[in-house]
Amino acid sequence: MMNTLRYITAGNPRKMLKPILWTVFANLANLFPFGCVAAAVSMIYAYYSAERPALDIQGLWLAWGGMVLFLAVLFIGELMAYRSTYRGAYESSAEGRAQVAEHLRKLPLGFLLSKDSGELGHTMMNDFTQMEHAATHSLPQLVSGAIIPVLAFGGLLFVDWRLAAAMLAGFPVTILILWGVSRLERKLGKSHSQARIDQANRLQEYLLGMKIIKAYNLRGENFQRLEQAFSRYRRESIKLEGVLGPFFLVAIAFMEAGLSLMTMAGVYLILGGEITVPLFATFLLVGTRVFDPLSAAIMRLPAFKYDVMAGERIVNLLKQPVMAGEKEPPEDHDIRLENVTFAYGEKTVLDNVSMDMKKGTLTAIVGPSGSGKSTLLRLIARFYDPQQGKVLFGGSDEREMDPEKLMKKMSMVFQDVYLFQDTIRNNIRYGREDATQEEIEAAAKEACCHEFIMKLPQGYDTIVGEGGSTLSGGEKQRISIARAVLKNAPVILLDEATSSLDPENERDMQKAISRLIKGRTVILIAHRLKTVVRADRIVVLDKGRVVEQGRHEELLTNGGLYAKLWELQSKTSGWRITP
Ligand SMILES: Nc1ncnc2c1ncn2[C@@H]1O[C@H](COP(=O)(O)OP(=O)(O)OP(=O)(O)O)[C@@H](O)[C@H]1O
Repeated sequence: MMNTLRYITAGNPRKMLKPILWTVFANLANLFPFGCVAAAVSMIYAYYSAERPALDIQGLWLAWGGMVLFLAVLFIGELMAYRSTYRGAYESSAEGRAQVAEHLRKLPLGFLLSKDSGELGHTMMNDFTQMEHAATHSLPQLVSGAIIPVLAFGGLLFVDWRLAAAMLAGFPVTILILWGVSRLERKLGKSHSQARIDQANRLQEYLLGMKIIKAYNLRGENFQRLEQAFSRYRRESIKLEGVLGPFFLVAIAFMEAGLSLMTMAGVYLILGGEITVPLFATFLLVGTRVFDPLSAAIMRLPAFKYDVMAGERIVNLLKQPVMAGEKEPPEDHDIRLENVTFAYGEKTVLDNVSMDMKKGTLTAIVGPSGSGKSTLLRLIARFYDPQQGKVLFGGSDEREMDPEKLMKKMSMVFQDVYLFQDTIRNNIRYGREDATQEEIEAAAKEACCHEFIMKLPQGYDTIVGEGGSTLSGGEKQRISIARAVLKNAPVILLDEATSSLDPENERDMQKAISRLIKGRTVILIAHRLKTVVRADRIVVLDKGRVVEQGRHEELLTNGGLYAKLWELQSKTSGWRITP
């Protein structure tokens, strides 16, 4: 029960306390006007059955006054319930979304990469929307649907226990059916939920892959997978409704059977002279008022359970452990890898790697494709922690450091530059949020992008497409260099572009990179001879192991893998070290 409440409020049940209390209050207030009607009926009945010589006018006025008063209280209660429910639901989901987004930022990249981005997007949007729905349409009604009958029946028991017992007669069967069906409900709900997430993933894949589909004139497989996901979702939806619906209808039928039983018992007791007609009328009125919200609440149960699963996914995401470490990184920034072993799942990608990167030097990492170069950079940036060994920053284990503070010490320029759908100015500003326009322009000039930016229709205010789709690869990479210049971190992690650029772009890029790395500690994945030749140290990786280390001339003399790669690459026109 507590878990359900925690899940359905994304771990923040207090937000829904007020709406629940107001809804219970409004539903209780809803019973009282009928009490007044019953009292008035009783007075009129007393007069007509000649129990009283005159109509109790004063009593009738009182009953009428009471009814107006309770209707006013009911109105206020409903208004407050409505307002607090919507406010509570939307506030808690807005806070929850921000909390999840913040949490995602702190999770190890490894966790994020293991998830489909569609799945996380589904949690951020659909799961929260479902919770809003549950909080506004189900939770307060369900809680009050459970509390009101207990209170009402408790009251009626004191009035006449036989009628109250008849009214409740079907309840045990109803509860038994609901309890019995809940496991089935969870099972069907889970596969329905999964089908819905799959559908979102396939749709995202289809849209992202559209360029390739068009470029290669593909029709089939991607669309087929999407179609299959659509039809699985349809099947699961029909199954969920079709299988569960009848159980709930039967549960409601048993509950409402109590009303007819009570009617029979009432007639019998009236005939026996044991109860009066007004008393019976009171039971009928209150009974129907209590059963209506309860039936509605039962019909909401499947959707509610489904919403609880959405909340559970959110809470589980929030439970994922963030990267530990609180220490401030030291001023010194020598970097050292000590016997580092790292695997993606089962696959070992770096095997007992040790290396030193001294402050102010340039280290080039070379090696065949798949040898683990990018992974090495990711470990230095603490996107992941190694399974064995240590990555030391300024002599301290990076595992003890706050990842965000560590990140302030490093700038990364990778090949797959992501630009946000925002102005060029803001995209550069990600390097340092408080940078002024002058500083942004100065960084852009350093990174050789000022000129091309000024040629764009709105200059720095030009909005780039999502992912930077409106700019060329070289332009995007220079913008990411401008970000790094602005960030002014002492360590630069750089993955040289492998894609060939036109000569002008190439020249600008080289100029931008040379300016960026000047006087800093640089670790770069080298694909070009120029950078390798002047590196202070070259580390050669092969199948996740360091097979050679040293300066260019030393390695050439050694005649090992580096010499082979060098010879191979020098012969080709490509000027590239990675084969
Ligand atoms: N996120 C990941 N999950 C699982 N395996 C991965 C992941 N990233 C990389 N790998 C695998 O780890 C190995 C090393 O990859 P890495 O990208 O570090 O190599 P690389 O030397 O940078 O290659 P390249 O020069 O082609 O970019 C490869 O076999 C790759 O398939």
